[in-house]
Amino acid sequence: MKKIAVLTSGGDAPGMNAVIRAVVRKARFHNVDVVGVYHGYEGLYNGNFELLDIGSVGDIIQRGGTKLYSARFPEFKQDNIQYRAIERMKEEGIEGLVVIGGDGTYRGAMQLTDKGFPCVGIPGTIDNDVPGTEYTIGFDTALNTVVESIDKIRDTATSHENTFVIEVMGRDAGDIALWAGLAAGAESILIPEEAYDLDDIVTRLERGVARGKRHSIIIVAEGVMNGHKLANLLEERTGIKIRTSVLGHIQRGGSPSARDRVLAGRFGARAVELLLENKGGRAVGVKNHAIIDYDLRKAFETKHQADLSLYTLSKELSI
Ligand SMILES: Nc1ncnc2c1ncn2[C@@H]1O[C@H](COP(=O)(O)OP(=O)(O)O)[C@@H](O)[C@H]1O
Ligand SMILES: O=P(O)(O)OC[C@H]1O[C@](O)(COP(=O)(O)O)[C@@H](O)[C@@H]1O
Ligand SMILES: [Mg+2]
Repeated sequence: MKKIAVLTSGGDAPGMNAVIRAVVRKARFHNVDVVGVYHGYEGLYNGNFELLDIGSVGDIIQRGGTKLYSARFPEFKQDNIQYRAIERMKEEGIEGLVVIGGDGTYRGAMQLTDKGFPCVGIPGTIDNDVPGTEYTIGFDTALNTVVESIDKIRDTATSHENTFVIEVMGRDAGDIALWAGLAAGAESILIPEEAYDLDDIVTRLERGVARGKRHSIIIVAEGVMNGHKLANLLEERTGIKIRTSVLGHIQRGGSPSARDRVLAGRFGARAVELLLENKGGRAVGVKNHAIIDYDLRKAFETKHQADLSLYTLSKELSI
C-alpha cells in the first residue's frame, strides 16, 4: 500500500488531532502517503482531499477538535454514494482508509470494506461507548473536564449550602456520569443503563442534610432526563431549593489529556500497521493496557457495557 486516507466523523473528541498526527507520521515512517479527508464521509463523497505531509500535522497534538472537521452525513448509508466515494479514492490512488469516530462511523467503514475497499476504525468519542475497547479517544479528557467543573461547582455549593443537579453528556451511555460521579464524590448518579429510584435519591439527600452536609451533588446523564426536570422532581419531593448546571459542549472541547494523547499515538500507529498488513475491516482498541484489534462489526453488532461495578461502588461510598 503506497497511499492511504484518514477522516474523522460523528461527534468530535479531544485527541482526534493526535490520532491524525500519529496516522500521518507512522505512515510516512513507512514511506506511505496520507490524504486527509475533510468533513467525514461527506468529504469522501465530494473528494474534499488534501495530501498531509509530516509538517502539516505539527502543532496539533495538544489541540482539541479535529483539524479535518467532522460531519454527520446520513446519505452515506446509500450504496451509490458509497461506490462514488470509493471511486473518488481510487482516482487519487488511495488504497486504504482509517476512520476515527463511533459506531455510526464504523458502520460506514464496514460498508466500504464489504464493497472491496479496506478500512480500519479508531474509536473516537467522549461517550466511551464503542463495544470491543475499554476506552475511546476523548473520554479521559472529557471526564477530567467534568470533574474539574464539578469541583468548582462544589466550592460554591459548600459556601452556600446548596444542592446541585449536574447534567453531563451521554445519550445512551452512562460512562461519563459514572466515572465523574465516582471521581467527584456525587451523592447520586443517574445513568441510562440503570433504572433510577427517586426515593433512594431523596433519602440520600435528606440523610446528608440531617448529618450537616454543606452540599449535595447529583449527576444525571442527558440520556436519562434533562437536569432541570430532575431538579424540579426533587424540589417537589423535598422542598429543598435545587440548582441545575448543564455542562453541555464544554465537555467535548479542550486540550487532550496525556492519557488520550498516548492512546491516540498507539491507536493511530496500529491502524496504519493493519492497513499495511492488508487487514481491512478491523477496529483497534485497548484491553488490559494492550492494543488489540477486532472485527469492525463487533463494534456495532454488540452493545457497549458500562462498568456497573462503579455504580454499586459509588452507592457504597456515598452513604
Ligand atoms: N448505517 C450506516 N451506513 C453507512 N454510514 C453510516 C451509517 N450510520 C452512520 N453512518 C455515517 O457515519 C456518520 C457518523 O455517525 P454518527 O452515528 O453520527 O456518529 P458516531 O460515529 O460518533 O457514532 C454518519 O453521519 C454517517 O455519515
Ligand atoms: O453536538 P450534538 O450534535 O448535539 O451531539 C451531542 C452528542 O454528541 C456526543 O457528545 C458524542 O456522541 P457521538 O460521538 O456518538 O457523536 C454525545 O455525548 C451527545 O449526546
Ligand atoms: Mg455514536
